[in-house]
Amino acid sequence: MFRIGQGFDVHQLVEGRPCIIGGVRIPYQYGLFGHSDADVLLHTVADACLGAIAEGDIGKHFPDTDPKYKDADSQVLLQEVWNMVQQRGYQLANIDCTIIAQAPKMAPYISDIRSNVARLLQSNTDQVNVKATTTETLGFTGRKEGIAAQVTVLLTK
Ligand SMILES: Nc1ccn([C@@H]2O[C@H](COP(=O)(O)O)[C@@H](O)[C@H]2O)c(=O)n1
Ligand SMILES: C[C@@]1(CO)OP(=O)(O)OP(=O)(O)OC[C@H]1O
Repeated sequence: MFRIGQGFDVHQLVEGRPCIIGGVRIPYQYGLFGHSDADVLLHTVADACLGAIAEGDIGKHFPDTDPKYKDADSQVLLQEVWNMVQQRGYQLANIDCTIIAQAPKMAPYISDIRSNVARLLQSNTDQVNVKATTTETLGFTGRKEGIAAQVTVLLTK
């Protein structure tokens, strides 16, 4: 039996915040703004997984009004989501992730992010793809006002 899920998330780029994407800290003069650590990629992975098991979204499970999640490590949030997936008897078939960012250049960090996503989903790296694209300077990502991510996940049992 297969279940498919998709996720999409956006976080604003601001001064004075770390830029954490896929659990990897990226050196950059701007960072991602949010209630948690604002890891746009891990939020999107979590949303895709929750979608696949028909469990809503991360805002439902980890409300941004709860002080418990202030500056929360999104790796921990994703691990909780992955526990829910496993409790339902599913494992990862594969996951495909796209980071939409004019900057920073993601290429040097893609391998570390891929390994980390595989680790968090207790899977192998050959089940995980991570890629990046600019929007050719167009729109809010093109103006470097924020970073978006898009994820499709396939679960199997
Ligand atoms: N933030 C980014 C965006 C893109 N890349 C890499 O550059 C390639 C070309 O980007 P286009 O938007 O022109 O398609 C892309 O395929 C990525 O490999 C990147 O490293 N960081
Ligand atoms: C992750 C949570 C946790 O409070 O906060 P944010 O970092 O603001 O992220 P967002 O994707 O806007 O919403 C989900 C929230 O639940």
